[in-house]
Amino acid sequence: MSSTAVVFHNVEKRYPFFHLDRLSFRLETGQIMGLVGPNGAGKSTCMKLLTGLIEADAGEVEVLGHRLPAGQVEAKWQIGHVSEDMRLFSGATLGWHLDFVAAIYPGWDAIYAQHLLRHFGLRGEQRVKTLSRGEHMKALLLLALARRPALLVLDEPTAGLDPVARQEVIGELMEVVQDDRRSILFSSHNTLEIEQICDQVTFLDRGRLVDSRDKEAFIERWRRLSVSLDETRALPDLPGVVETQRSGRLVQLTCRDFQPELTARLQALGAEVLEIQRMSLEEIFVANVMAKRREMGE
Ligand SMILES: Nc1ncnc2c1ncn2[C@@H]1O[C@H](COP(=O)(O)OP(=O)(O)OP(=O)(O)O)[C@@H](O)[C@H]1O
Repeated sequence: MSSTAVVFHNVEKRYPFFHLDRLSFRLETGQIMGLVGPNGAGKSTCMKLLTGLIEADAGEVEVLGHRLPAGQVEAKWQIGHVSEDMRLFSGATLGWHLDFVAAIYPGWDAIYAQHLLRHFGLRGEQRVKTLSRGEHMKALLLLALARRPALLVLDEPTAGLDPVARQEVIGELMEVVQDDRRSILFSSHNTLEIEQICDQVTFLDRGRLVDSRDKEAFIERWRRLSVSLDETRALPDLPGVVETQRSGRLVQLTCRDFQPELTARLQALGAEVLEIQRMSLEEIFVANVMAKRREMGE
């Protein structure tokens, strides 16, 4: 088995108003990766590329050791893909869907399916067209999870779920990766959720990679410093600092690659360092995207 679940290498996809620009990242087996980006960043496009729904214009997409598109049939058997726009047969019951999917996929786990049915508060006898939006999403997740796929590709799986249901789903996903042969690629606009469950995080913006690394590495590298400095004194460009905001004597510095030496450097410039704070993943995401846009002159 490949030790890497997903490899994107210089992947490009063009639409009339969008360009996925030489995107490269890797998802290691046994890990949960959060894909985070503003609307239209290209998250769903990435997911469609690696589930074989669309083909790259250039670059390499490898999933579970299979190069796409040549190996997409083998890869697809081992991928569970869920996205909000997927539809079930509205007139059929959920139980009918369970039987239908069980008949196709040899890895179907009927005991686990029954557990999920109870856990998600769903009923096999209920017709799909009568499910609420959140119940529909839980049904899609159930059908994907009970196949026990090696790779789950979940496009905003918690959108539309209430906070309790969201925690139930997150709990199930964390269970999935207890088996270290399984991996999850997960997109969400909820960075708290990403912070809670993901091992790796990839930030996208306008079809470009902003950053991709271990969640802990993001949290370790980024800091926000509050500094007091005489208003007449200027600050030079400082290593790792991506944003400076001044308001009177108070200066706030956002730092991408914080090194303790920065404190001594600021003191030598006459500044008093008042506070050094860790940043939430949401703050890191916003600062990272804005810094990248500035670097690109946008
Ligand atoms: N089939 C298509 N034809 C033309 N443009 C497309 C097509 N599919 C996607 N796009 C464009 O590609 C861009 C990226 O879309 P994508 O759905 O990947 O974004 P996303 O990051 O998932 O966004 P959101 O968070 O809003 O769901 C968008 O600007 C979208 O309009």
